Amino acid sequence: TKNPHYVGHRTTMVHLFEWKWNDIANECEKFLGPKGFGGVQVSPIQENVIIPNRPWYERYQPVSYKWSTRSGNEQEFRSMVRRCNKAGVRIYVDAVLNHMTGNHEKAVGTGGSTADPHKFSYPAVPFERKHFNEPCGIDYNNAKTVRDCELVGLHDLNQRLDHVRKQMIDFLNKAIDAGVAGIRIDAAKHMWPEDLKYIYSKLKNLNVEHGFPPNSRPFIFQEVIDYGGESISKFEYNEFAAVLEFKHGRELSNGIRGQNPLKYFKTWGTTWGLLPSDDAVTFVDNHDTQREGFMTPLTYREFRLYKMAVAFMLAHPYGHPRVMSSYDFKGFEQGPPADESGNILSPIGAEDTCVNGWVCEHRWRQIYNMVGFRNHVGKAPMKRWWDNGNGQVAFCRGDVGFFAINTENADFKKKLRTCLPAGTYCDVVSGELRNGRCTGHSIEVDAQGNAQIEILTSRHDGVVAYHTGVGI
Ligand SMILES: O=C(/C=C/c1ccc(O)c(O)c1)N[C@@H](Cc1ccc(O)cc1)C(=O)NCCCOc1c(-c2ccc(O)c(O)c2)oc2cc(O)cc(O)c2c1=O
Ligand SMILES: [Ca+2]
Repeated sequence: TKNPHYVGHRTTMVHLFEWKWNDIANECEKFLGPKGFGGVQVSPIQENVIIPNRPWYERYQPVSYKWSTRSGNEQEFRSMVRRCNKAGVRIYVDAVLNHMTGNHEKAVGTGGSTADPHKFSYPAVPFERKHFNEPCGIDYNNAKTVRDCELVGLHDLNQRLDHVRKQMIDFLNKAIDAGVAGIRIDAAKHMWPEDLKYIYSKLKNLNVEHGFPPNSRPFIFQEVIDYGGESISKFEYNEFAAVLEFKHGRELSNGIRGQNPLKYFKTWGTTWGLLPSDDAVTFVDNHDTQREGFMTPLTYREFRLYKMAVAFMLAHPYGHPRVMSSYDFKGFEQGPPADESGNILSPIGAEDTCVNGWVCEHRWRQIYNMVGFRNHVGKAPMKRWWDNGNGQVAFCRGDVGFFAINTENADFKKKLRTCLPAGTYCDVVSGELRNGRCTGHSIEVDAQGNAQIEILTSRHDGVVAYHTGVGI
């Protein structure tokens, strides 16, 4: 099975996109640990090329495997991993192995390394011409070109060569020794499954000094952008490692928007052509899809519907969920909030609030309390799915959790079986249980387990969630 190695009953990771290592360490101790987040996906740690105007995607053009980026240096990275593991929060690095940079005159990296891309020369690794594939154009209907040609002109490494494999294996094993729990494999679709499988087989077990059980294998999740219809299938990759399920965010956004009635999500999972649950890392939006103009998923910009989508993802048992945490970008290319010298600004201000143009979705109560819901219900199975034949849906998680959602422009008012024991329960979306009382809505469950469920269209949030950890 695929195991993220979360501590205790934790279940969910957050992508702290473009955060600095020191800020992540603070967030692990101050917020993520206490709120029950399981882990953090960090931005690429390897040195990247500096592109004028610092677009976000410059971090996906490596110049070397040195741990030196605008997020911090090696010492800061090591310190963050130690502090986060101590806080019960795992770290997953984002590895860019498919390629190096595109053609830039006088390429200089964030760690000061130079390269000559026109000559395929990256002396700081070292890589040279013979380590790269012959430049050619990708035809997404031709699997060999997708793997062996250049993705948007980025110089394509040949992972069949021993020298190339060694650089990547050493790079990943150093991160494992530093205490990371796993790796996101960027652009995995553009690398051969057998080469990836070989590289993964040479990775060390996780470092027991960071609290991992002996013989723990790194949790690897691969970016294979597959909505169907291309020559490459995500099912070529999910046998030997987990895969990011891109259909999840697109289909769920359609459902929550009402373009596809939510009642159809009764069979949400493999019957929809999704990966097997244990092989799938799920999300609503990611750093790239939130910027796309075409079939854009729900994002922080449509915040009421977005919170409903994230809540559904976290309430439903399918997959290993990942929550996105963004900065408010104006243009597609815009990089992270930074000062005039290009230093990234810290997301958390003096009064422990989110500042400087960061969005911090993971700090929204509706989202972090649903992480708590998922942690509480654990593996309890989905049962007693109810829908009104359209966009109003409710279901239980075992006898420990109950979730309801209203995507219609009509009030949701219904007496339903909640599967919960008799008693009073606080809605974790509109508030929480504090000092013995509910700060938001609450329900009374009778001896038969029934309660009057209401989600009025005038309400701040279109979802409610109750579990046996917030009973009075
Ligand atoms: O929009 C972008 C960057 C997108 C991007 C970056 C990292 C990701 O993990 C990702 O999924 C997308 N980049 C802009 C600007 C750009 C950057 C570099 C370049 O040589 C040319 C242009 C862009 O317009 N890119 C073209 C469309 C997006 O095409 C890219 C894809 C991509 C898109 C759709 C697919 O089905 C697919 O298999 C791969 O993956 C990347 C991975 C990278 O590691 C670096 C990249 O530059 C890219 C990447 O350009
Ligand atoms: Ca490739």
